[in-house]
Amino acid sequence: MGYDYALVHLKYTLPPALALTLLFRPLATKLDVYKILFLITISVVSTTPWDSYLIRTRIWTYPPDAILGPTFFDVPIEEYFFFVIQTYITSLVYLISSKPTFHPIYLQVERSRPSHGRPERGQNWRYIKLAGQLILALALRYSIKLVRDGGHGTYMGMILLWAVPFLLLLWSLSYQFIVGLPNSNTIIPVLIPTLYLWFVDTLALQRGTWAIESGTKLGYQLWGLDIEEAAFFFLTNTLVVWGLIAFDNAIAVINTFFELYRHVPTWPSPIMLVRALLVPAAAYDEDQILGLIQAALRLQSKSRSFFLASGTFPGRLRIDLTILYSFCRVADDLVDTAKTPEEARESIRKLNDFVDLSYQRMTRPAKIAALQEFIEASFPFNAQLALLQLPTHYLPQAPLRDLIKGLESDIKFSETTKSGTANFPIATEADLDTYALRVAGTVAELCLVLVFHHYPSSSSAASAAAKECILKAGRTMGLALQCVNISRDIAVDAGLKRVYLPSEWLADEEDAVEVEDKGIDKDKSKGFTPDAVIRDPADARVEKLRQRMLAKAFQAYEEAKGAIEELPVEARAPMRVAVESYMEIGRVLRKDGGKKGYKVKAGRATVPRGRRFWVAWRALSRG
Ligand SMILES: CC(C)=CCC/C(C)=C/CC/C(C)=C/CC/C(C)=C/[C@@H]1[C@@H](COP(=O)(O)OP(=O)(O)O)[C@]1(C)CC/C=C(\C)CC/C=C(\C)CCC=C(C)C
Repeated sequence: MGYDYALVHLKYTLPPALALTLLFRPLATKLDVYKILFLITISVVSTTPWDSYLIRTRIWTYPPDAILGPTFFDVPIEEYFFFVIQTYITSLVYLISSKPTFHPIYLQVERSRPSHGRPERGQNWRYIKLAGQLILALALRYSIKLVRDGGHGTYMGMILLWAVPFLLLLWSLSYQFIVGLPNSNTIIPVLIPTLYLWFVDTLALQRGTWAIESGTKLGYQLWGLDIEEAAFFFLTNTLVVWGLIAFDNAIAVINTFFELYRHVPTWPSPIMLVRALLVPAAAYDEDQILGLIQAALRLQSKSRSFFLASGTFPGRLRIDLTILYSFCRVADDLVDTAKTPEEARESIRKLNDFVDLSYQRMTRPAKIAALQEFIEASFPFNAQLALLQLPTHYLPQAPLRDLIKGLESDIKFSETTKSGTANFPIATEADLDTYALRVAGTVAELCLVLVFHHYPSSSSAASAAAKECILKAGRTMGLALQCVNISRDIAVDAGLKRVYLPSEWLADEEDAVEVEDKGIDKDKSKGFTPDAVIRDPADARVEKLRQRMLAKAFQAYEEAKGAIEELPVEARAPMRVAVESYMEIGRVLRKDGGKKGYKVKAGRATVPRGRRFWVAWRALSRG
């Protein structure tokens, strides 16, 4: 009996496992835990007979004075622990690095011929799949030869003979994801643990904790490590990562195609996962994927805060929030980028017609057909899928109508009053509240309805009254975010001839300057109006009003934030991330008095990347 092997774990495998656990804990979902357990079970079950054979045939040995003693099927318990801990470490590296990935957009329809009007994606998949299969089949043939020939190639042959069939299976099922996912999801999670385990293995071999018989190895070395050992760790880590990729591929199919999978269980059975992988890529709903790609790109390019937060929402809720963002963005842009007020009004009319049609009583297939026809005839091509995908069958009508009313009020800025002067519709604080509740309170309500839809019974919010309280707090939080948005964009909005600071607040500043500077600065004491803000958004009084707007934002935030803790547990921490990431913009503007400490991009204050991650991390860890 000895402690050498146990000490390898204590010194080299447990510390990184522990560090990764601490890092991953706040990000982990129930599905992630399921994935890890699934992978560990497969790795223990598949490795045991193979390892046992290697030990019994003395290709691989352990000196009795290096291990604790107990064995199962001749495999020491420390070795079982290695199967578990290696799979665990590699899984965590993969899960952490793939957290931001939005998997549905990596599904690709495979067509045998080009389809009219569609981007030519995925034409070469058949050849890519076959090329991979061919390479792996050749590797398999070579491994059989090595084992048959015996002698020096035996251990390498045994490694390949064991690993390649699994790789072939995983490749055949998930080649789209293995090739298409970013390197951070594929190459990095294989390389990091492989390099580390090569280092650990070199130490263990040098110390004699385990040994490879010289007659059954090729004798080649890679940085002082037997080539078989290098191959073993590379292949086993590839197996773990490809296994997880296949899992994510299956989940992406299940989550993306609502028509095929009405209900998504928390823990899909292995049979369900395999069936999902067997859905032919030619049968994928192309518009569904294209709409999600557009929505994800919109989110990524237009909102750093919500993009970061979106990665923390699970499964279909993430998909629906991304779709909702895309709809809101498109609707806002249709109005904002219109060349004339008439064009903007026309967009508002069409958006209202879209809502009318979406809530008309008719069968779902008839409604989808009618909506498709109407949307194609009324909206620009790149806006169409954002409207078509909005899940109006489980979203309420009222907040959508109010949101459109809120967007409509922006048009008033480009109109003139009866006396021919510019129009500033936000005259009082009550006007500001109405506006903010319409453009942002409604968005909050829609987000929360999606949360309740996807997690109907897993919260203390099950009763209608409790839900109503949460919705009310949500609307208040929307108002808080909108006030931050206004404080951030004063100069940008002034450039568009818009002033969201209530005119009555401006008048308050005019009075204050009159009292302070009486007789000193005549020019300043004259009417501080929205026009003056447009002329000089850098006026010191604007900064004072920015702080007043931020004070209002934080008051609403304090009032509403407690309700987040009443949400279903799956949405609680992600919702904190969404809210905190946006409120952080308000914090930098507040703390620094609008001067330094934040980056300005396109005239807007943004929170530096590191700080955003830190905020998200804290928000996730709080629960
Ligand atoms: C995580 C995730 C994907 C969330 C999606 C959130 C979502 C659907 C946002 C829609 C944003 C949007 C384009 C709305 C159109 C109207 C508008 C412009 C509203 C302002 C957003 C500003 O976003 P951004 O800075 O990107 O836009 P501009 O560049 O200024 O054009 C708003 C500030 C509103 C955002 C409000 C919310 C997302 C509501 C937040 C509150 C909750 C989610 C509820 C919290 C829960 C409780 C219980 C308190």
